[in-house]
Amino acid sequence: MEKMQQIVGRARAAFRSGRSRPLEFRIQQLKALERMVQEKEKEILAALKADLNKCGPSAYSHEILGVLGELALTMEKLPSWAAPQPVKKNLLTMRDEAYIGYEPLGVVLVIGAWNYPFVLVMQPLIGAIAAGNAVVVKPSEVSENTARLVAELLPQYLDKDLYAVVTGGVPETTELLTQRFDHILYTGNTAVGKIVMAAAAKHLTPVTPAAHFPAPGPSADTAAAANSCSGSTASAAAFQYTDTAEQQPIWTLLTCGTSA
Ligand SMILES: NC(=O)C1=CN([C@@H]2O[C@H](COP(=O)(O)OP(=O)(O)OC[C@H]3O[C@@H](n4cnc5c(N)ncnc54)[C@H](O)[C@@H]3O)[C@@H](O)[C@H]2O)C=CC1
Ligand SMILES: CCCCCCCCCC(=O)O
Repeated sequence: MEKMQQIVGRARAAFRSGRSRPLEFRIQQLKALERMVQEKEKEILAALKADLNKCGPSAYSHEILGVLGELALTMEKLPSWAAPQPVKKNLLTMRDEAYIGYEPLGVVLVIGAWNYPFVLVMQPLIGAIAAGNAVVVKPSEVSENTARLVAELLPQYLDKDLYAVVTGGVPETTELLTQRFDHILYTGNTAVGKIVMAAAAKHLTPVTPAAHFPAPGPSADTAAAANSCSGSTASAAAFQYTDTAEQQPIWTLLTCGTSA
């Protein structure tokens, strides 16, 4: 308990220091992440091969290009995503400056799954960093080589206090879930999804599940909203995943952190 409390406490203290907020800092961390993927590509592919015998174009396109593409798009679009959006004034606000400003949530937990073990922790991490949050990453213990590599690499490239990695299995995840997070991004099966959501509910923490939940597919509204946010993750964030195995949309989510 102590250990997880310390890890999350350190991330929260780093978040409260305010250093994850400036746009320049976020882009600098994303650039470092890009450098990590480029410099450590061989190691990442070797870990995927060792864990899942994943190799060739499948490993490269999903796990390397998928992450580099997300990074490039996020770094390009972030200044416009994060900029305050002017809103129409009314009688009550006519003497004010009226706008929507995007604020980071705080400390975000990312729980990944074994089947796309690198991209499934990296894409949510990119979005959470872009939005100015501190992050605790929990890769899947089933793909243990990738998990170990993520734990080894992230502190070499990113701010160590703001972005932590926890490895281990059910006991560690269970312990981690006793802590309060400001948002949880979970990928995995439905049964564990319910455990994650129940633990999160104790702290009133919102959860974004990516699983084969009986979740609604993208409606015209959410798809339009996602497109308006350029279809990627950021403080105005949108994910749109398609199940590559089943070729059908799983879910579309739009989270716009807003404050007036
Ligand atoms: N919709 C999407 O975008 C995606 C959905 N998936 C779904 O996820 C499935 C793989 O998920 P899993 O087999 O669950 O992956 P998994 O066995 O890697 O578990 C996922 C995470 O849950 C944690 N966990 C496991 N048992 C737990 C417990 N009792 N309490 C707390 N945490 C626990 C693990 O530590 C791990 O980090 C795929 O078959 C697919 O159905 C996977 C990838 C993407
Ligand atoms: C280029 C991005 C690739 C993301 C791959 C995620 C695939 C999820 C498959 C699943 O639902 O189990």
